[in-house]
Amino acid sequence: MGKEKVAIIGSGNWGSAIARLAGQNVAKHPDVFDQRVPIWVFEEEFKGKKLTEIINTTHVNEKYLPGIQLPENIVAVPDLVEAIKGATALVFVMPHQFLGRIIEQLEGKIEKGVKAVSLIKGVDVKGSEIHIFADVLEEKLGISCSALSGANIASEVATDRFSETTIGYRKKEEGELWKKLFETHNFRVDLIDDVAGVSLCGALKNIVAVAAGFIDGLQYGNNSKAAVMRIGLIEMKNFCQEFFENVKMETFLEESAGVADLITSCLGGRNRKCAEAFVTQKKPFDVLEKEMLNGQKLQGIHTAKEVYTFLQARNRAGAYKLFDKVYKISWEGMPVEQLTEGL
Ligand SMILES: NC(=O)C1=CN([C@@H]2O[C@H](COP(=O)(O)OP(=O)(O)OC[C@H]3O[C@@H](n4cnc5c(N)ncnc54)[C@H](O)[C@@H]3O)[C@@H](O)[C@H]2O)C=CC1
Ligand SMILES: O=C(CO)COP(=O)(O)O
Repeated sequence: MGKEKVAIIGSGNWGSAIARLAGQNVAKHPDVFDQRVPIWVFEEEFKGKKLTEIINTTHVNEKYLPGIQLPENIVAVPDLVEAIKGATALVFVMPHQFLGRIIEQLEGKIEKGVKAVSLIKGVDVKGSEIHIFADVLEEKLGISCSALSGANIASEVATDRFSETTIGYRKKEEGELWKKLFETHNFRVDLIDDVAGVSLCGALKNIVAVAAGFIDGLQYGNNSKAAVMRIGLIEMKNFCQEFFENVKMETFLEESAGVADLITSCLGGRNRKCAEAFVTQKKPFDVLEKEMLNGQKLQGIHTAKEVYTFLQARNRAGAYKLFDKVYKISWEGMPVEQLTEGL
């Protein structure tokens, strides 16, 4: 069998941090992986230069992960189809709102037998239908897709601070391959046969992190924040059990993708940070995203809207009070003080 040719699709804050680990690990396993790892970069100008040129000359993604050196085998490519040419192992890692356009460009261009892993935290909602992105990628591109998610704030992983993550696989050997690509001494990977649970935990915790940020903005303190996290975890679990089959409870309670990611996101994530500012600065989220994140993207407010739309379509919004409140405060002008009423 030939070597695995990895391509990374997405080069934001997390995309760049994970590319660093992948670049290091392909060098550690030259028998398994081809040494060149293309990374597709949504081309833009940064400080008067093309971002791909900056990455390929300085080996730093100066816009999305400044100060972190990427291995030289990570090669920035602005053309998506060019970036995935000949690849056998695709890593999807971009804000979920952009995946639809990317899939459209890739349809019909991926060869049989290619495998993928989705690091995207979000869900795909069309009216009363909901899908995880690993399933969307499998169906639209005809590839087998695993999911990686965990308590993984990118800047901490990028500086090699001890972290864990979870890979949900369908085929064990594919889980093992992704583990080889990502695991390091300080980035521990656990494998579980639960692609849906891993994906859904990553998506839904972002809604809870927005609620945690509201609590911080209101200065309600730690008991309130812990309560929101607990209620959020229960809604996450109930949602998965109501709308998806065979999600494993151990993913929620024992895996990094579950309760650990919920905690780190409610303490230190971007959704939390912007939600706090939403309360204290009284500005809309799109303004705060631009002012505070330098091009990085919020996921939680969009997931709240998508989940709300889905629950409305199924006549179930009232059953998920925290998710419902996050949507209404973020998008419909509900006063944030009403967050905890009726929970
Ligand atoms: N940043 C983090 O700490 C972590 C993020 N994640 C998840 O990973 C996924 C990717 O997040 P990040 O890499 O942090 O992205 P990011 O939040 O840094 O977003 C910026 C990226 O979006 C791209 N972009 C902007 N406009 C675009 C467009 N019109 N079309 C396509 N791409 C466009 C930019 O080129 C850049 O690569 C998300 O689902 C996120 O929830 C998961 C774990 C940690
Ligand atoms: O998913 C994350 C940590 O695991 C990052 O969360 P934020 O997008 O809120 O920063």
